[in-house]
Amino acid sequence: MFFAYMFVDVMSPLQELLEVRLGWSPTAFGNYAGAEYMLNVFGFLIVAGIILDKMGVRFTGTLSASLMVGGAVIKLYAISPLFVGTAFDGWLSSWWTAMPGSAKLAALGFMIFGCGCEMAGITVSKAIARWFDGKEMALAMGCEMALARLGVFAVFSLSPRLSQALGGDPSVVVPVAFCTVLLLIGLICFIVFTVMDRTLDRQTGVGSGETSSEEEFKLSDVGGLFRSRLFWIIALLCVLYYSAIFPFQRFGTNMLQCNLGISAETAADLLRWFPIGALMLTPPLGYCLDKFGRGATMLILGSLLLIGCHLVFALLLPAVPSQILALVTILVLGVSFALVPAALWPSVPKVMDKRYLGSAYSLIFWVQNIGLFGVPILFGNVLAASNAGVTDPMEYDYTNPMLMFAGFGVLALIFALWLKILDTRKHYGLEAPNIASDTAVEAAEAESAEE
Ligand SMILES: C[C@H](N)C(=O)N[C@@H](CCCCN)C(=O)O
Repeated sequence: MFFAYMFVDVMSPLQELLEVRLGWSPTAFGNYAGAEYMLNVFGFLIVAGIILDKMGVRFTGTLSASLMVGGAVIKLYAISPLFVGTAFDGWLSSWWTAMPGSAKLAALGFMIFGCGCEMAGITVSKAIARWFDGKEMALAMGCEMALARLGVFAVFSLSPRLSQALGGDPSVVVPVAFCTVLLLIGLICFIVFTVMDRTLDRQTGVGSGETSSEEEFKLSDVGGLFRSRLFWIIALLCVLYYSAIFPFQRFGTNMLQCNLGISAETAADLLRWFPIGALMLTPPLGYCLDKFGRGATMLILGSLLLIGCHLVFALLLPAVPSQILALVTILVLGVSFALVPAALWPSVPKVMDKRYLGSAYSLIFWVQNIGLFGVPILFGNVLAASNAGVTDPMEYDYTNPMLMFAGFGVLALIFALWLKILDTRKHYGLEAPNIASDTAVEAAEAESAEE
């Protein structure tokens, strides 16, 4: 996941270079960026969940890593001199001219990569839920997400430098090639893991439970999930929360520039503390969840912090353009970005049957991907409508789009409160620790002995 998250953002700091070298306008860049979620939204993620529940972690993990490498190679080819300027490029550029041929082909590669990346996300979640059942599950998921955040931080720092690594003219090819090689290394590592895991199964005679018969998955389970109120509460909380987070990461630099009148570099330097805060806090918060519980409360607190931060960006920062205020708000938003993911993902196995956990994760991701695909487009339109006639990209008024993010936070808060009320009434265990205490285990054992 570390390499995958690096690849996701490898071109984010190179937008200007792509415009100069390959003629990608901001619209072309936006279309390319949104392509990551497109095939997932049109159904791939649902299929991915079924494959995961039917075929198991080893097969799905290898398939997802292969898709990531395949998509990455297409994207690398699209921006390389092997493709740019060829007859194929000429033909691809000749229709829908707002998207140069290289942007179209790169978007196709990114779509395939996105299928692999999200498929890997649900595979990792299901694997951790299985391996750490009743143990430090939230800590394990927290560590995995922290690694992903480190990947974002690393690529934002490395990508601009790698683009200059060969001397001479800066190149977008070098950073993308570097991250493609990392993905290939990741695929090889996963294949080695599957071989070792299979060997261990054979030696111990214990199946990994990948597709054991007592846990057989049925297609009707997917329909059952769609009819589950709990599923929808979690999925809608997830899409609303993440729709105010990942698109913010994309637009945040320009929002800070406009409000503070600073350069893109200074704004990016402020914004990169956002994943760093989440990186440092997600594992300890996961550990606290494992030990002391309070998952639903963490979701409420995280949503409240999200609302507060976006209100500051919308209303206070334009009136008080202070870098310190911006930094403090970014750090608090980082706390929110640690609280909600640390509590949300480990909560899913508590309320969903293990048999269709892969499908549950994939359907939650699917609903979330619809938001991640649509919200940046909505955000861009709200920004444009609120700034009619403004041509200087340093002069945009971000009040309305940031209020929209705060609105998503309010809706997420409502779903978090609903979840807590349901948990209090129906005892799903969302507020309970993941690690059963010794006394609880002894009590359960005594109870079953009496039976
Ligand atoms: C974007 C992706 N679908 C997502 O939701 N990522 C989460 C982590 C999900 C848990 C993965 N094991 C994130 O917070 O980055």
